[in-house]
Amino acid sequence: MFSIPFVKPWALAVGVVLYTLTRAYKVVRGRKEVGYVQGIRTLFEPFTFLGAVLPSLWWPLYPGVNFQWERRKSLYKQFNRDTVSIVPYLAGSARLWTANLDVAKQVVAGGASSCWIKPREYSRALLFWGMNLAGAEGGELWRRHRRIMGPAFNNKTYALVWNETLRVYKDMMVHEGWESKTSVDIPIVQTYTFKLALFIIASCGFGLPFDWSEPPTGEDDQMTIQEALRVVSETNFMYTMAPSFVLSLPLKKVKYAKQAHDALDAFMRHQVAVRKVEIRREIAENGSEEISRDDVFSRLVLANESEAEKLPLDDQEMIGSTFVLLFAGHETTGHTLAATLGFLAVHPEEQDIAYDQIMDVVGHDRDPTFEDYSALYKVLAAFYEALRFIPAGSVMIRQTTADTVLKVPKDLDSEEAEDLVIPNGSIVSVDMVGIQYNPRYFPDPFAYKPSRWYEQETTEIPDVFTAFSIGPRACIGRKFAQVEAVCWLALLLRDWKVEPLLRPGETHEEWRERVLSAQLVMTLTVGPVPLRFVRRVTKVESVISS
Ligand code: HEM
Repeated sequence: MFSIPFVKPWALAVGVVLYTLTRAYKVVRGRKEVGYVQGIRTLFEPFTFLGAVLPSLWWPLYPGVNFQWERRKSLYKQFNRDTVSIVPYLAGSARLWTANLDVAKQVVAGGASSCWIKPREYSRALLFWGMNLAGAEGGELWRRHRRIMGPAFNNKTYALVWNETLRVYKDMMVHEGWESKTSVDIPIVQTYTFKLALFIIASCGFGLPFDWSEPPTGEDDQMTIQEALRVVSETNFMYTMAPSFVLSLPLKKVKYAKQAHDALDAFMRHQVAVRKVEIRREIAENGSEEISRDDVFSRLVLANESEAEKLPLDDQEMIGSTFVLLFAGHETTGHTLAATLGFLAVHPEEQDIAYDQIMDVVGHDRDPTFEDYSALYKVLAAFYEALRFIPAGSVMIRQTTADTVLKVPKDLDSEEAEDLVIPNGSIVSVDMVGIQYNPRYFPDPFAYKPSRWYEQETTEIPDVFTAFSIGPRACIGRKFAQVEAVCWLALLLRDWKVEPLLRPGETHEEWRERVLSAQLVMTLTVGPVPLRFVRRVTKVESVISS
């Protein structure tokens, strides 16, 4: 007969009955928490440990952790509304799931006094290293972190980002030996976009300007920080959600993950300790809060050491902030740059438009400067449109700390909103993929059209662009990422025509289907993008050769 060692059958029966009753109560309460809105009824909520490790079963039994991407064409149509619900039977919490911009604004754009907070339960991966700006629930805690980090993001920083991107691009050309090549095949373009993003955050974020041939390593020189970050972002979920015995299993993957965590931990602790000493010394020597370094991290340490800051961050919070800078400044930008090049490769007409603007604004005879940034708005638009297709920050989860009322449109076509009474503790997930594909805001949402963003030329922040979030809690690194992207794309597209690296017999359409798809790791990421760079012949060169 079936039995579990050391567990008495009656204890097992009591356990099963208790679990069933608890879950039944949760389902009843969950339906109330989502205002009885219709939606997915499933076994597991995707953002639980079980949900993440299980493969998707048939719909809707368990939609899988990647359902947001895979069901982007059908989810909201199925229920004829852009705010639906998820109620899980066996694991996880019920929630509203919205692709509506007005609902998103009510939930995420309220600032420090809002009753909507970031629930800690879902920020565990971010908070693992210590409290930080991105993981803070809200209220005073968030405001304090933002006050300390905010001043570090200024025009001086962005000019530094531009200049460093230029330096790293040139360094990359020399060290990769591409200067003399007419064509380069690149199996995974993320190898370069990730390295670029890491170098820019190392340099402008931490004041550590590395050479392309010399990637930064951890304290023991065992593993590069790039590799440590890659492994940490892939395994952070296991680290933060799995039962602790999993981490002591004698498995190669687990050991490697631990090595990466240790390397990153040592790197961050070292940075915090060294910089604090350095900045204290500079303040003492100068007798003022003027420091020589312009990088974000030094500015953060300075703000923290400032006489005016009554509530400075402690060491663990500094480590947490270091991780957030490294992670947020690296993974998101690296993936979006790879996706932008992928889309431009299969849309040569859009690539030509960007190239023509680069030629008009910069030409061939000089390097682009930070002053060119706004004039290169079509390059930025190509980046925005890739970000619309694959928004790296794909979901924003918020929980209400008070009974509240949400105004929610009744169906897909109507503007008319109904009042939804939501009890304290209810969760809303803002579906960034859903918003960015919602035909309410984007006609023809599955077409890659950078021209949607040309209004950017006159308005700095288009209302429907949510990829960096909206309101006072929007991404603090937005302009940092944009400046880096525009500079690097302008340099690259000026020198090279970007084409898809096709398999034998593959068409562009098949390549696009195969490559430009996404999956949720810690952020929503495009798969490996294989490209061919073909050197552009300048007009002057073509005249000379003819
Ligand atoms: C393409 C690049 C990027 C994208 C798509 C992106 C997206 C986002 C999104 C959607 C949020 C809001 C998350 C939420 O509220 O749940 C956010 C917040 C944040 N981002 Fe970014 N980000 C990018 C680049 C960067 C960079 C380069 C940095 C730093 C150098 C950065 C640092 C942060 C921080 C610290 C927060 C938390 C802000 C707060 O809670 O007040 N991000 N980002």
